[in-house]
Amino acid sequence: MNAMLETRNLSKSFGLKRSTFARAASAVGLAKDNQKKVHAVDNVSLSVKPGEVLGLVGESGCGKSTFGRMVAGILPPTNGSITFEGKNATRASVENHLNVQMVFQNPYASLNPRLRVDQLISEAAQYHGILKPADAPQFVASLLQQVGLDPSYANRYPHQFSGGQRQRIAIARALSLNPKFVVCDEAVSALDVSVQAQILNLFMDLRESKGLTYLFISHNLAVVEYIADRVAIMYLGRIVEITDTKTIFKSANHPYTQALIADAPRLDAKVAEHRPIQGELPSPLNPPAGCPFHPRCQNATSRCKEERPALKEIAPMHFSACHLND
Ligand SMILES: Nc1ncnc2c1ncn2[C@@H]1O[C@H](COP(=O)(O)OP(=O)(O)OP(=O)(O)O)[C@@H](O)[C@H]1O
Repeated sequence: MNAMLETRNLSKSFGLKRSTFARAASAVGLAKDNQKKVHAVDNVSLSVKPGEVLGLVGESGCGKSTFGRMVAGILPPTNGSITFEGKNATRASVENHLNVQMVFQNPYASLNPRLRVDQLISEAAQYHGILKPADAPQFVASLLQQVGLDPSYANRYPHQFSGGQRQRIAIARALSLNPKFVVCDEAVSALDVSVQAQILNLFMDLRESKGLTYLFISHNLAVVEYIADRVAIMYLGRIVEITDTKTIFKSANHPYTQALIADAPRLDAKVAEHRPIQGELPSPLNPPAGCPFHPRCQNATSRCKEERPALKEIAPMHFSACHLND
């Protein structure tokens, strides 16, 4: 099946201000004029099929949000391309904005506290001319119902709602532009566990009823195991493993994926099975040579220290970037 969304060698680097760079450079032992860029996302090529949920997982700072923002057209890429339904979507355009919407982690920060719920949900659609002011009350009531909220809440302000309810309002706002693709960036991470399950179920219901496709960014493996069809594992801006969710959790190939899974707390596991991941994420200002995971990998060889492994197909539709497979 043709991809709905495809990225080719998508990259984003951030230049640092001189003073910021000087502090960061001395912290990681770099000469001041050696390297002045953070390669937050580095040559990521992947595709998402219509109706699919692709999970994007990795430790904090590995580049997940930067990738999601580029896909949603909020952040321009430094290099590479984005294709949406076969059309070039690398540069932000109104069409791409309508097709791809984003739901953020913190519904306390993402909703303007001075606007009422009806204004929050209807302003973008009115701005884009897809909603007439006279139709707004009915439009808002319908969206509130679709996200499991009482239409009578339309006149209230964000502070009058719980975290889960606010995230439902943020989802209604994203749906107001009738997107085909939704980027969820840690969309349940700030919520209580019981509320997380309700919001995840709402995402799944909306996938069915509206035929939505998702990029689901999360550092929480349990969440991704529940919701995703396929999982991409990101490390220092690169995809190191990608395959279907069952295979990732049953037979992960990359040592980083294996370490993430061993590190993840599981309700059903014995305490002894929990093995915290060794070491810290290296600074993206000064990434290690060779395989970026080699300083934390117990099986690293001399080749891993020198040569960067490519993402290779190690079994049908199972890709991993690890020299140990050769
Ligand atoms: N605007 C920016 N300017 C400079 N550096 C940035 C900027 N945005 C992100 N970065 C850097 O890019 C790298 C990737 O950040 P990003 O937020 O994409 O990671 P993440 O995996 O989403 O982490 P988190 O879950 O903590 O947000 C980090 O080193 C971060 O400090």
